[in-house]
Amino acid sequence: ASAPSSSTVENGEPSSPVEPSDGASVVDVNPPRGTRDFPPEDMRLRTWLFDQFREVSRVMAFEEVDFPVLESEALFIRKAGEEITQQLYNFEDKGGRRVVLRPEITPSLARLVIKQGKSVSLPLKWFTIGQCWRYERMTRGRRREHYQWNMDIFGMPKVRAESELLQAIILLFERLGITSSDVGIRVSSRKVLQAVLNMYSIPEHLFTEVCVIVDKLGKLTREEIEKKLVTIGLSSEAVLGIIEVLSLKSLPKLEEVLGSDVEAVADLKKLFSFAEQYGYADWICFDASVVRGLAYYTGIVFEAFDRDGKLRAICGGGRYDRLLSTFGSEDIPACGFGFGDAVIVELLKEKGLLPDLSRQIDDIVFPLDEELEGPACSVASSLRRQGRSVDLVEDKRLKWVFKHAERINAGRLILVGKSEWERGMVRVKILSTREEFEVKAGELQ
Ligand SMILES: CC(=O)Nc1cnc2ccccc2c1
Repeated sequence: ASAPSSSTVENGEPSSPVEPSDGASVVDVNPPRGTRDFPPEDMRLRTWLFDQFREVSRVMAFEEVDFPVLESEALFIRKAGEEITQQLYNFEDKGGRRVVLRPEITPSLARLVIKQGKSVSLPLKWFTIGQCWRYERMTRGRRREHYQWNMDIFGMPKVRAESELLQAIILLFERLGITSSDVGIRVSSRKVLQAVLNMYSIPEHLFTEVCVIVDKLGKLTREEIEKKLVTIGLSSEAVLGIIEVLSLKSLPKLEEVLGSDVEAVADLKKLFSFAEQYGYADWICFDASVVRGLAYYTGIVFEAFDRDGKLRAICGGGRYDRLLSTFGSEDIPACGFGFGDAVIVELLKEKGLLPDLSRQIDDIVFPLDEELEGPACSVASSLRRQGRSVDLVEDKRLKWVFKHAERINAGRLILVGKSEWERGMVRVKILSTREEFEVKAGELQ
């Protein structure tokens, strides 16, 4: 047998290929490290989840868009030290171009908005569900890909866009049977941090880096955060001031500290009043520690969390009013969120909310002997053309067919037998009631 290939070792799950008699070894049947296959049962769950994403996007009047998973690396080169840009799945293609498997979708959205330029009327509301990639070193057994539902609004300034996106997230949770006692959404604004940095006259250019560092609150210890902040040049009193304000969870308290004319306070008060009107106020709470880890957020930011505190953030997003100018274009105010396919499934499992998604087939058509295979094809074809899902089964014993019918939850078993066919009839068995009767083949529906 050939020595295990590097990919087998790379996989981290040394798969011993099956040894056929001639000694050749079969290809490693596992997918590349950190990636998943979707066999039928898993694919049914994924399709069900994505259908919920689509249904919410429809009622929110968003239009679907799509992009290549492959993008120019330049779209994601940012200097703020984000994890996502330090784990780019990047490479040089055969034309010598620097490309990536995209780690997120927002930059592609921005690229298309710029490309569409004047031909799009604002505000525009776009959504997509797409696979995103990251390349982590061997050390962590974490996934290298996941699917994300993205909803973004361009050209809607102020908190109206944020309040629309929050409704979308909450509609999704409600569709899945999740309640506001299972999940909450922490809401804050990066303008809170901006106000604090101003109070300590910290230069603007440090803003993004500070955000990326303080986003690690809860993941890194307080000392590590303080050390990183001091390293980029913040005074220890500024560091203490930042950490103190970021621990606030009451909007009135924030107003006391920052004053009422600070934009952050005005935005948040408006957002919470809209929330009352939408009827989802009990889902959201102010929490100044929310900054999110992406460099380009400029205003309101939010993330959904399980109130038991067992899981990572379920989804997150925020306002990014200055992203387009980083690509050399006119800025358009924008706001969006990403909703991954992994944590939500863990939450549904926790809450016993995974739906029963077994196969459902309308009819099995089965010729009772070989010479009736032709007629069975015509019966199956006429049912399929009426839109019924039909499994045409042949070369099997009747006993197997009954087991199969149970396995795939078939509604009916249509038996094509010689004597019936000669009278232009077929035998129909309703599998739930065991009822059995003959039907004219031409009138079967
Ligand atoms: C829980 C999970 O699968 N997270 C995940 C997996 N793959 C990614 C790939 C790119 C960016 C973020 C990612 C996040």
